[in-house]
Amino acid sequence: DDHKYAPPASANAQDFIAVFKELNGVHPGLRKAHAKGVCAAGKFTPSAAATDRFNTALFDSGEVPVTLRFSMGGGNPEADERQGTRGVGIQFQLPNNQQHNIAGITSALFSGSTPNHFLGLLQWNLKIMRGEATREDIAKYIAANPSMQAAVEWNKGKMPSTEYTNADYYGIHAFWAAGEQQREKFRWQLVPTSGNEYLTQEEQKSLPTTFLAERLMERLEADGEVSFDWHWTIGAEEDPTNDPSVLWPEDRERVHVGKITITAAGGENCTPINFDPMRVVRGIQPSDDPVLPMRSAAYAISFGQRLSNQ
Ligand code: HEM
Repeated sequence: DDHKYAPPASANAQDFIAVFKELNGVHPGLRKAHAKGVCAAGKFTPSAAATDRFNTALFDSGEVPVTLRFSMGGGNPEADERQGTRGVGIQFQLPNNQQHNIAGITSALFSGSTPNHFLGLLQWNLKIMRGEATREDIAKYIAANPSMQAAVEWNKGKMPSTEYTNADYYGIHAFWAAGEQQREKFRWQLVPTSGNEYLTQEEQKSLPTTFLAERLMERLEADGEVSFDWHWTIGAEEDPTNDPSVLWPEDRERVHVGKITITAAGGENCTPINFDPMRVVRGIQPSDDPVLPMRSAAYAISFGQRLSNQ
């Protein structure tokens, strides 16, 4: 049984694309994960604290345009928005055609310390879909793999947000930023200026399965703009950079590095964008988190396929 509930011994980007397609069907031209979403546009304004402390092209140019895409986790283009994780990809359009990407979700933690853990979870879901396993197998799989439990605990009892712009988003992985003297490790979080708001159980029953894109348009129409504060949690010497399943201690320093303001939504501007989180500008470096290069490779395959209508 121990062996039965071990993560797969190997995991590569093709394995992920294959399992996404098996779980969700083949949808030519669409993203193989986060298939359902809405594009948006706005600006990023770095804070004085950010420009003073970090030496990076990300903060060197003052206010810059951003292209964003809000999405539903998973590869189902008809995903039910009354439940499930929301995601956001942001591309910072810096001078000289430089682009910096971030992509995060509404969970602070990844389901396991390696990509293999997550692939195993997807494969168990596939077996359930095919009638070859039950929910109980998933529970056993998680119980057999301690690094998967923190994400489950963190998400327990949390309701989904009422709007794409009413939720905290987390970058999950550690990155490095160049400082004046030395580099610093950080993990990022986007916090909506208007606060978090969650669906009630009543709303979860009464709402249609699609409402988030429409609510974003309505919000922009009513208020003109909607914004997030961008915070970086600075890691201490002993905080791991290679494990996205473990939170750093609560008391770590948090730097408000700027504000993201959204002013428009809709349209196809995000179609030609691959929000690969390893595409970073001078002064920012990906960490040794093993999930990051797996994401990069999987996004490249998905991007290539969807742009060639596969
Ligand atoms: C091994 C782990 C992962 C795999 C294999 C994976 C795979 C994918 C793929 C194939 C896409 C579609 C890319 C495209 O067609 O442009 C995607 C999109 C996305 N992923 Fe992941 N992902 C992983 C982990 C994560 C994590 C940890 C996060 C959050 C921190 C995340 C957030 C997102 C978001 C927000 C999008 C949508 C970006 C957009 O709107 O274009 N993913 N993922």
